Amino acid sequence: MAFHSVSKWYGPVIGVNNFSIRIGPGVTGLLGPNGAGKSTFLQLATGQLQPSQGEVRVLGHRPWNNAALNRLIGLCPEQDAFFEWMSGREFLRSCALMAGLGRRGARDAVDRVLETVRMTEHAHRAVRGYSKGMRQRTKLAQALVHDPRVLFLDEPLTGTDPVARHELVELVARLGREGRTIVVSSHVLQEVQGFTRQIVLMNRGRLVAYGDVRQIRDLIDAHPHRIVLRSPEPRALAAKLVRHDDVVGVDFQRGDGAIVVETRTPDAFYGRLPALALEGDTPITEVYSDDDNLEAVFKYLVTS
Ligand SMILES: Nc1ncnc2c1ncn2[C@@H]1O[C@H](COP(=O)(O)OP(=O)(O)OP(=O)(O)O)[C@@H](O)[C@H]1O
Repeated sequence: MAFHSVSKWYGPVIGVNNFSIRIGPGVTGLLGPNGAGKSTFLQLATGQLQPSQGEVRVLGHRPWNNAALNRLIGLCPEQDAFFEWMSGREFLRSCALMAGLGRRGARDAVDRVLETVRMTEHAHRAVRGYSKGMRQRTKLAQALVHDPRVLFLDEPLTGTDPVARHELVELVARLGREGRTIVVSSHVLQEVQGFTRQIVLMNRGRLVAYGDVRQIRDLIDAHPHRIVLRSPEPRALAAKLVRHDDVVGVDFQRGDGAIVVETRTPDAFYGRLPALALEGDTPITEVYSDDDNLEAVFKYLVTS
């Protein structure tokens, strides 16, 4: 798919700002904090919105007002939009018929996709009684039932338990290996990393970075990582921490017994912590990364 200098305004608000990108087969993660423009991007790519400026192409066609293209693309939206009274099977069958499959084709496709998302045994039950994870899998099934070549998944892991999460990640990775073009949106870096190494970072409607997750991490690694530790003996702990070269700063200013440590190699830093915690005179009661979230990544990328 290709976006050529695409902008989309909602009145005075800009959703996507002069956005250009080409995305090929395989899985690509679309990352950005709330309001970055991910949903606008997906709506433009799936023909639900018309660009204010520029051109969107998917499989060579303009998606806006293009019913024929809808048969080649699948969308798993963030919100639920089921016919709640239908069974999972009836719902998927209607989706398959609307996508243009004949009666027999629809039946076979529904059987197949129910197996794919492991919902066969629940397919006779009304959707209204489904758990969050079951809804999520049924939503994915409706995006897949017509065997699309391009697939858009908006925050697909929301509300799923670890087992369902693992299965969904495996399934999407497999679909990507089969040669489909898949875009998965999320605001959680770790979540997207499970799906793919190829990511697009958005912020305020603009493209911030595009490429292999390692390259993007390298950009981030130019900044020391900030790790917060809490201890009843903060100064004694700090004295031990600064012995190592990777630690480039310790800050006591948070009060509340917590110290903020800046390290250039977080892996090495975390590796040393268990032994340190066992030494007895410097107990550690809490550890967390102040940096391990997308907001921080964006802060670095946007301001650097
Ligand atoms: N229908 C609309 N009317 C007015 N403004 C909108 C509309 N839809 C989106 N916006 C604005 O466009 C910008 C981009 O929003 P968008 O929903 O595309 O971001 P997002 O990355 O999907 O965020 P989220 O993760 O919160 O869903 C935001 O400033 C948002 O407030």
